[in-house]
Amino acid sequence: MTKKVLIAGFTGAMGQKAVNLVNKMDDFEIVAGLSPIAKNDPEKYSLPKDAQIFKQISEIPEDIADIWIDFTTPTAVYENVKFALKHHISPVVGTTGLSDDQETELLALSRKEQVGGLIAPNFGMSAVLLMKFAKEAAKYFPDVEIIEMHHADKKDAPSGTALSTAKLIAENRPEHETAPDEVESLKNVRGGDYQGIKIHSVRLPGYIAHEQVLFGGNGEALTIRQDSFDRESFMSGVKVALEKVSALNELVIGLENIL
Ligand SMILES: NC(=O)C1=CN([C@@H]2O[C@H](COP(=O)(O)OP(=O)(O)OC[C@H]3O[C@@H](n4cnc5c(N)ncnc54)[C@H](OP(=O)(O)O)[C@@H]3O)[C@@H](O)[C@H]2O)C=CC1
Ligand SMILES: O=C(O)C1=N[C@H](C(=O)O)C[C@H](O)C1
Repeated sequence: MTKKVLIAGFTGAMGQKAVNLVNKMDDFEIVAGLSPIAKNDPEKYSLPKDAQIFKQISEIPEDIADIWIDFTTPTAVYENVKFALKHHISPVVGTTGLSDDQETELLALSRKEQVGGLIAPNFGMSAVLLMKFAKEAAKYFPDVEIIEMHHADKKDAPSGTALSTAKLIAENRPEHETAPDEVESLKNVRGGDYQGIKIHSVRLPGYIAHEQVLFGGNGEALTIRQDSFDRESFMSGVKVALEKVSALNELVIGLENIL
């Protein structure tokens, strides 16, 4: 049976990639889009001509869709996913910026409502592998810093991928001495700190999405790097998520957990 899809953030850089992907997939049909300033002109955004456009979630009818794709903003995503779960629409979420508490609440809601979904800070295979390799390397190299580099329009920092990488490293690295007190003669020059792991966020035109994890050891170093040169790189992960999400019975965090 054809799955009905709503795309939240369909006018954005990722939303438009998702529109093109779903338009090409058999058995999936875009029935609606959500975006606060979109014109009521589906074809302008490559949506099917009978797709409905909503400006806010309060306008959306209950049984509109089976799947909710979300590429919106850190400020909108929590309410969006809550709405989807409450209305038994399976969320496929790429939007970053959810806090740990928000993710925990959404997981509990998905269990209560018995609705599956996926939240993936990164749908790109190179980033999924980088996180896996970094987690493994952390067992042997506890001293580590992360540099993430993104386009200048990115609204959140650090990137969701960098934060997830830091969490995975923190889970796996052995106890070790933290660095001695440092003096910063320029405020914040040493970056953000997640459990002793420094994260540095770079925002520049020309970049898309890139991350380096630098491990330092005794007379040696290991650097793991991934680059997304084109947003198309995220679409194979979104496709897998669309194909698998209806079979999930709760919210899953991380693309690697459904591959
Ligand atoms: N998981 C992954 O693999 C990836 C995740 N991302 C994440 O996806 C998100 C979107 O990125 P990107 O497409 O570059 O951003 P854009 O700024 O290009 O797009 C944001 C979209 O969200 C819409 N929007 C803004 N406010 C709301 C709201 N309150 N409710 C619903 N929609 C809203 C905008 O609509 P309007 O134009 O009408 O304002 C626009 O369509 C970010 O969080 C980013 O980090 C990005 C790349 C890959
Ligand atoms: O905003 C982006 O562009 C991206 N956001 C995600 C993140 O915050 O990790 C994924 C990817 O890095 C692109």
